[in-house]
Amino acid sequence: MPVAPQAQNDATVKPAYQRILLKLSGEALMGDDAFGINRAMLAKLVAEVKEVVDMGVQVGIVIGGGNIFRGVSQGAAGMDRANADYMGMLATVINAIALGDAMNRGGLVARVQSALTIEPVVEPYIRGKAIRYLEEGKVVIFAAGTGNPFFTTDTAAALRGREVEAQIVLKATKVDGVYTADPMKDKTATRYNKLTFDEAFVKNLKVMDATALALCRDQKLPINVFSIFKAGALKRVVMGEDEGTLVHN
Ligand SMILES: Nc1ncnc2c1ncn2[C@@H]1O[C@H](COP(=O)(O)OP(=O)(O)OP(=O)(O)O)[C@@H](O)[C@H]1O
Ligand SMILES: O=c1ccn([C@@H]2O[C@H](COP(=O)(O)O)[C@@H](O)[C@H]2O)c(=O)[nH]1
Repeated sequence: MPVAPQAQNDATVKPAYQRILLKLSGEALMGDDAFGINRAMLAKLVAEVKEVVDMGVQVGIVIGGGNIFRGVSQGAAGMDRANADYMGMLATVINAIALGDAMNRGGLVARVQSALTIEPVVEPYIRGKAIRYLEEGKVVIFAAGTGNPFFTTDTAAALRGREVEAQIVLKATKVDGVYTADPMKDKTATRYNKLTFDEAFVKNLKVMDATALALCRDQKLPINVFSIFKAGALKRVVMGEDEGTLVHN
C-alpha cells in the first residue's frame, strides 16, 4: 500500500493497521451539549484522527446523525419511516461537512463522499476514487450512510469498511468497549477484552446492530469498540494495544 504523502512517518512507530474505517457516532460531535455540533469536541476529534494519520495510517470515516436527528425526532414521530430515515441520512451529511471542514482547517486533507447525490454540496460516493484518496493520505468521510432507509450508519461502516478493504472497523462510542450488560444500566457489568461474533450474537450484546455485525462476521472484518471520549484511545487501538473490545471471527 503506498505511503501517505502527508504523513510524518516515524520509523520506530509501527501501527497494527494500515487502513481503518472509523465509525463515529453523531453523538460524539455533541460533546457536553444536548444536541448539535460542539466546536471544541470537533477540534478534539480532529486532533485524535491527525495523530494516526501522521503515523501513515489511512483513515475512512462513517459519521452518524444522532446529534442532529435526535433534535428533530419529535417532529419525525408518526412520519413515514422511509422519509424519517432520509432525514436521518441528511443529518449525517451535515455532520460530515462540519467534520471535513474542521479537518481541512486542522492540518488534514479531507474529502466528503455521499451515498445520496447532492451534487453542488458533496461528491458522490465512488469506491475507486475513495480508495485513491485513501492511498494519497486524505481522510475520506462517508456521508448519508448506505443511502438506503431501514439501515444505520453502523451498517454503512461495515459496508464501506469492506468496500475500501479496511483491515478493521473501529467503533468509537460513548462506552469503552463491550460489556456483559449495558454498563449505563448495570454497574456490575464487566468489559470483554475480546469476543467472537458468534458470542456477541448468542449473548445479544449491543456491539453494533445485527445487520452490521453479520456483515463484518461474514466478511471476516474485525471490529474494535472503544470510547471516543478517552484521550489517545484511537491511537492505542491503532497500535494494537489492549484498548476497548476486539470482536473477531
Ligand atoms: N453489552 C453492552 N456493552 C456496551 N454497551 C452497551 C451494551 N448494551 C447496551 N449498550 C449501550 O450501547 C450504547 C452504544 O451503542 P449505540 O449503538 O447506541 O451508540 P452509537 O452507535 O455510538 O450512537 P449513534 O446511534 O449516535 O451512532 C452505549 O451507550 C451503551 O450504553
Ligand atoms: O444507511 C442508513 C444510515 C442511516 N439512516 C438513518 O439515519 C439515522 C442516523 O444514523 P445513525 O446510525 O442512527 O447515527 C438513522 O437513525 C436512520 O434513520 C438510514 O436510514 N440509512
